[in-house]
Amino acid sequence: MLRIYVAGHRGMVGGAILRALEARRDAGEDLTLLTRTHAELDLIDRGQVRAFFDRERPDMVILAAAKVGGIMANNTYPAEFIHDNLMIQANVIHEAWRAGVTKLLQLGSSCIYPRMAPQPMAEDALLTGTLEPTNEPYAIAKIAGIKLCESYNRQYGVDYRSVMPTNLYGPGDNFHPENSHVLPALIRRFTEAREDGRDSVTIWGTGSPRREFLHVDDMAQASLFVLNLDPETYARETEPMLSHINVGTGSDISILELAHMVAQVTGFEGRIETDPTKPDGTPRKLMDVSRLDRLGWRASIGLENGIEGTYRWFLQHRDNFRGRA
Ligand SMILES: NC(=O)C1=CN([C@@H]2O[C@H](COP(=O)(O)OP(=O)(O)OC[C@H]3O[C@@H](n4cnc5c(N)ncnc54)[C@H](OP(=O)(O)O)[C@@H]3O)[C@@H](O)[C@H]2O)C=CC1
Ligand SMILES: C[C@H]1O[C@H](OP(=O)(O)OP(=O)(O)OC[C@H]2O[C@@H](n3cnc4c(=O)[nH]c(N)nc43)[C@H](O)[C@@H]2O)[C@@H](O)[C@@H](O)C1=O
Repeated sequence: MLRIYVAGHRGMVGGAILRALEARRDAGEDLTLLTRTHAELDLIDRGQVRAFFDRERPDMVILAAAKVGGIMANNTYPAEFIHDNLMIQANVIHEAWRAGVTKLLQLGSSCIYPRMAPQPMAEDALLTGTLEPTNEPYAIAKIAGIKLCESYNRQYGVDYRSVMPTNLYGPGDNFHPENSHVLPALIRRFTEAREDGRDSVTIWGTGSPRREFLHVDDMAQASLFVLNLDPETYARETEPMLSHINVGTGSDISILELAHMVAQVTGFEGRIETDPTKPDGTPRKLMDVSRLDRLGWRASIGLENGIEGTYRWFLQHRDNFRGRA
């Protein structure tokens, strides 16, 4: 029997990973899934994290808990984005190692790469240039997460892996009007504009930045795929540092194109305006996914289908959102 701790299971990604693991357990895999809410276990508190690992002794850890938000949240709360993420990663990775966990998977983010990295961004673009200022503190914390795993692998011979997702979306997303990422923000704004009979919707920035969007259920499958790779294969692909693997779809669109897509899905027929006083962030973020592709994993949920499903989820759940920062 395998005891797996999913940290952050009430978040969008942790929730999708938990659903995928539950499906495997229900299909006959001998899994015990361990979870704790933020209120039950604050991962910033080393003592609580140590007590949890001492008591529960998981065999494997999936770290999907983090302080997460879109461009505005990152820009407004940089102290929390660097502090919370450094602490969560250091506490979970160190205490997992201390409790004898030999296998761990943590989630980073495409913002680890330099702002002007050559596109598509390959894994070896890490630490080759200056980061995007709107999310530098978060990106530094995420880079530290990769380096924590690399260091524990090198010094202690454990198998701690890192996946770097592109921008994610899907059921369980954060639809907060200011603090969310662009896709949930636009689903909410266009829906409310249609319902209120407004004739225009304003999107932030110039609309020209390009982003790549991956559905969270694809991300959950990719995470389990990477976790299950045999150690020799993972080491071969991530040598010489036993480092990280990009996860994405391999194609991107402009924010203005995305806005038109969301308008169509939500039935908004008015004008779309831009607000260049709001930050654009990185001009383009497209992942080089050839490493994962070579290993045999590809995204399967198309963007339009994914947005339609997320829109349906939004309509069903909009009354009980958390107003998260
Ligand atoms: N969403 C995206 O577009 C992307 C996400 N990622 C990465 O994926 C991972 C998951 O992100 P996502 O699911 O979107 O984020 P969410 O905000 O949806 O989920 C994060 C979860 O972590 C929990 N959490 C935060 N702080 C603590 C803490 N101190 N102790 C315990 N639990 C805590 C949150 O609980 P609570 O809400 O109660 O605070 C929440 O359940 C993160 O590492 C993120 O960086 C990477 C690229 C893109
Ligand atoms: C996943 C990733 O998420 C963050 O980076 P980001 O990619 O810039 O994320 P975003 O989704 O917030 O914005 C994407 C683009 O979209 C534009 N945009 C238009 N209108 C809205 C809007 O209404 N809300 C938001 N949030 N953006 C909007 C916005 O101006 C930008 O040009 C990082 O901080 C970092 O944490 C990280 O890793």
